[in-house]
Amino acid sequence: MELDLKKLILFLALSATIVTFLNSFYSSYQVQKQQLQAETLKSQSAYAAKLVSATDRFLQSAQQQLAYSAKVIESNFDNTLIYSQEVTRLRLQTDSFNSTVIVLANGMVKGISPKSLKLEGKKLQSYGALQALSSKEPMISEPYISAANNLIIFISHPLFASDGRYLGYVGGSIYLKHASILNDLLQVHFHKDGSYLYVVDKNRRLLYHPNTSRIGEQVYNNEVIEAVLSGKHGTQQLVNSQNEAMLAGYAPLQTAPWGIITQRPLEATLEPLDGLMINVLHRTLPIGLATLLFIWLLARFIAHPLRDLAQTANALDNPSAPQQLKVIKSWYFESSELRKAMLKGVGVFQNQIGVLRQEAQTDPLTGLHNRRSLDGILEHLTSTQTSFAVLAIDIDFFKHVNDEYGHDIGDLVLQSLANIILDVTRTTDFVTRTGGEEFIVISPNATATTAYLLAERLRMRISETFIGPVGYINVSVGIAGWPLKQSSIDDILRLADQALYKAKRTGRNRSVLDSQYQDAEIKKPD
Ligand SMILES: Nc1nc2c(ncn2[C@@H]2O[C@H](COP(=O)(O)OP(=O)(O)OP(=O)(O)O)[C@@H](O)[C@H]2O)c(=O)[nH]1
Repeated sequence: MELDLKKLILFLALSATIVTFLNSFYSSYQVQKQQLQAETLKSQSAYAAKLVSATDRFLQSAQQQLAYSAKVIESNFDNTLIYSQEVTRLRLQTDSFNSTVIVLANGMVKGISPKSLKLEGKKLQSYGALQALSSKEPMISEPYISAANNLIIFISHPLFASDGRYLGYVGGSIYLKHASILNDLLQVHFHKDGSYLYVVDKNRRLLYHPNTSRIGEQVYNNEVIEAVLSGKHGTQQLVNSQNEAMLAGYAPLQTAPWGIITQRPLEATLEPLDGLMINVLHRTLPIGLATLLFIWLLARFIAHPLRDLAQTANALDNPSAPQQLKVIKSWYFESSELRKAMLKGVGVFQNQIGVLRQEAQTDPLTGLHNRRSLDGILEHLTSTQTSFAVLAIDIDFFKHVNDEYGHDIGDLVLQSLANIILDVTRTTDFVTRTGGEEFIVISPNATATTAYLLAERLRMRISETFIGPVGYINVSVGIAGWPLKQSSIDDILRLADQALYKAKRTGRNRSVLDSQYQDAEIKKPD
């Protein structure tokens, strides 16, 4: 397949359009992706902050409830009935704790709810209980396994007598692996798309995780956990323990050395991207197709004048070439300049052809038609069935002229003779010099009479004309006519030659009509 301008323009425009389209499609994909990621990170961070604030509020309220209870117990410390009442009220009314307990300074349980735990009157040896006894301060324990074999955190408030004596503490436990207010608080935010949150304490131990079997597990080498435990809040993209890319937000608690991390899988975040990109495609495709159509039309429009110019350039010798060039719609600068240049060129070219054609058909010495031209004329006349007479004219004793005056003067005589013949004949007659000192005149539509009269008129004028320095010259003329029994061109020329030969033989300086070329009016001279 040969490339043409239209295809080239199409190819160029098409590749530019496709590259631009792919580029904008890719950029739009990247921008959307970044935006989705940034938005998710922002919302994860906001989630973490919100949960931190809710959990802080819960822990503060649990501590306040214990502080209030502590006051009630302190002021009624001698009334043993109050212990049982207060632990039950604390557990059932506040809903903050899974179990509540009052422990004396010697570690003995004085009241517990629910009673089913059966720890009344026993000494608590668990980590949280011992910590509460030794610190004598309001505290939130680290997670530990309780006496009833539950993973718990323990929140406690000390009891003091009015004289400042330490009496023990009141405390509540929150179960980490079972249903608890803390679980309820955090579970609300668990999403079906794979988003989840978890809570760690300062020992990197999981206090909350949607996968309850992991609660209590210590997690090391996790950048987000390290960041949140160092008191920072923020966002991060990371790969979790399941090798899943995650977008995380994190924030530390105020009330306890804990941190909350919320995270969403990157895959779930980018899920809407496919839909978005299909949307972009739907929106850009019609404009893209319209652009292509426009380019195709424009390519045709640009290529059209050049194609027409190229076609015309293939046949510049055609006489209609200038006309064809003029009607080509060269609507832009380059094509119009090209057309102008071609018009100029075709003029010069056709002139040149004309000159060459004329030269090829002209006798250089006299400017008359030559033998080649004679053949063309005779072909034209015979093909159009136009009758004509042939006058073969030959100078008498021309050799003497040449011998006596030289060849150049001889040439001058030939030129003068050509002028005389042109002067005597009509414009419709064809005057040719076929070679040497012989001339042939073709007279279309001539009868034998008119041809003979023309020959005589020519002969007379020539013999009367003084041609310096030679003086006077004579000619002999042989005349033949066509159509003559459908003779061929060669036959007619031969008959004219024979008539000329006869004129020479019979004394020269005369016109002789071919014996077969006669018409009614002519009286053949003797
Ligand atoms: N100057 C000149 N002479 C030419 C040219 N062509 C032919 N001739 C001469 O014309 C002469 C023709 O001579 P011939 O054919 O013998 O005839 P003629 O002397 O004219 O005698 P007849 O025709 O028998 O009357 C020769 O001398 C040629 O050299 C030409 O182009 N220029």
